[in-house]
Amino acid sequence: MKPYVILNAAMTLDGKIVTAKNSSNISGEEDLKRVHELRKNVDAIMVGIGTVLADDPRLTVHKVDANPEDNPVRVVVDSKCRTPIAARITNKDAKTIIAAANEFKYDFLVSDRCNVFKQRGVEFFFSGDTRVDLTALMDYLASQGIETLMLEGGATLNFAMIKEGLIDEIRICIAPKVVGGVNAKTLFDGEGFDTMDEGVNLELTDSFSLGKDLILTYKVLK
Ligand SMILES: NC(=O)c1ccc[n+]([C@@H]2O[C@H](COP(=O)([O-])OP(=O)(O)OC[C@H]3O[C@@H](n4cnc5c(N)ncnc54)[C@H](O)[C@@H]3O)[C@@H](O)[C@H]2O)c1
Ligand SMILES: Nc1nc(=O)c(N)c(NC[C@H](O)[C@H](O)[C@H](O)COP(=O)(O)O)[nH]1
Repeated sequence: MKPYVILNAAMTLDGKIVTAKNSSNISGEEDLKRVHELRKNVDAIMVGIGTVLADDPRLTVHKVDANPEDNPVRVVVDSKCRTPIAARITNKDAKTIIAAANEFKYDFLVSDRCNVFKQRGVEFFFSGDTRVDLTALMDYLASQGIETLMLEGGATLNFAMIKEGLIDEIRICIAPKVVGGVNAKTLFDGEGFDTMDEGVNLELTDSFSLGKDLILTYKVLK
């Protein structure tokens, strides 16, 4: 059992989702509104710990009209429980689940940091030995009533999710900009596939201009 997973991201024409110096204002205003409408319409939103550490995102609906109950459940894939106490995703604006790996479970559960998170109502899910088992996580989220999940990056988690066959749909904003840089993260990093034959095939289902940006929607072929 798993939620329907939509990967949403913004990239430059050269496929970069952030520069090597961590500059990432890519989407135009219209696209950010589209993203927040999507946030409003899903049950959960998930990011990797790399994104939390780089951006300190809120992962709430705050760029379009919304009520507090419109906020999706926030999920952080954080094997080693590195989420900082000050991270905005641990505030009370929405429910938050930190998904971590079993190796770090016992040290974390007795830590002061864990107590602070618990007082804020943050929940934990442990799976995998040293790295979160993403399939087990999807199964758990589905068991919690999460039917739709928006994956909002970053580069490492995106690749792990698509490699595991867990992404159903991809919505990409392509900004009319080029930044280059061998160290700038792309839409899918990770270890990559060795051959084109192993690559994941997609079917383009929609494309339209939005302000200066281009939006492409793909179905992931399984
Ligand atoms: N432009 C966009 O749409 C967009 C969206 C989100 C993030 N970003 C950018 O992406 C960057 C972060 O990307 P990133 O690749 O460094 O980090 P990430 O957010 O992809 O998090 C990766 C981390 O998740 C953890 N993890 C736990 N279990 C895992 C598993 N099974 N598979 C893979 N990872 C697992 C690991 O610690 C790993 O290092 C930030 O700079 C952020 O600004 C851009
Ligand atoms: N769609 C999109 N366009 C961008 O230009 C960009 N940089 C992101 N990046 C997504 C990433 O997850 C950010 O961390 C959150 O968008 C932070 O913002 P919030 O406080 O959660 O609204 N996403």
